[in-house]
Amino acid sequence: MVQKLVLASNNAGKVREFQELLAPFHFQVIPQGELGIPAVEEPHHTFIENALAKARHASAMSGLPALADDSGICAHALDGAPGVYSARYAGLDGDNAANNQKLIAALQGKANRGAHYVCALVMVNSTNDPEPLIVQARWYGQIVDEPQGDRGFGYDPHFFIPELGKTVAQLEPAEKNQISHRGQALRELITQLQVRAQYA
Ligand SMILES: O=c1nc[nH]c2c1ncn2[C@H]1C[C@H](O)[C@@H](COP(=O)(O)OP(=O)(O)OP(=O)(O)O)O1
Ligand SMILES: [Mg+2]
Repeated sequence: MVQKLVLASNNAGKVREFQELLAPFHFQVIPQGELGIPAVEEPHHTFIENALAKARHASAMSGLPALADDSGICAHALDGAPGVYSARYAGLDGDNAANNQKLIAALQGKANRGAHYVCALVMVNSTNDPEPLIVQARWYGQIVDEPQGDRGFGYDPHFFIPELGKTVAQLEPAEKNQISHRGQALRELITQLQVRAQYA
């Protein structure tokens, strides 16, 4: 049986990645925008709490199970900033160009370019699900001043993976999904779902 799943995100880049990551599994993935579900406030100080808020909201509005992603980039020389505020670092939510510019400016003169992406995923069966599935994963790299590549989204042109000698925006979509914070987290979530299904 194909299970309907609302994707609680309005970020087209994330939606694309989830469509690919979830393709092998038996879900009918419905981006919340297709149901007219608007973004919800993200007032919390942890990725997990914001992801839970997004998932609950999408499930409440749709009456369907929902999957939410709250993610961001954490620069080590900046004590983890922009972190949970990554999408609105420069003020306006979703202004990638301004966010990237602000991050590069904040790192001027800093020797430590280490950073990681974080992805928190929460899946709920209903808005009051007492046992949400919760996972969080990291992807380590370096922030480079010069943007390179035109794939991916968000901070990808500035996020360099030393092992690959490329920024994330230079990776094929499948290559990114194989190693990204989002790919790692989703595979862990699927494992939890499979264990649950085994005992259903
Ligand atoms: O793989 C990634 N590649 C590049 N940038 C990324 C990635 N993953 C997260 N990011 C950045 C984008 C945004 O600045 C923030 C997420 O913010 P976040 O609130 O979780 O998502 P969002 O507002 O774009 O969409 P939504 O809340 O509807 O899911 O971190
Ligand atoms: Mg957001």
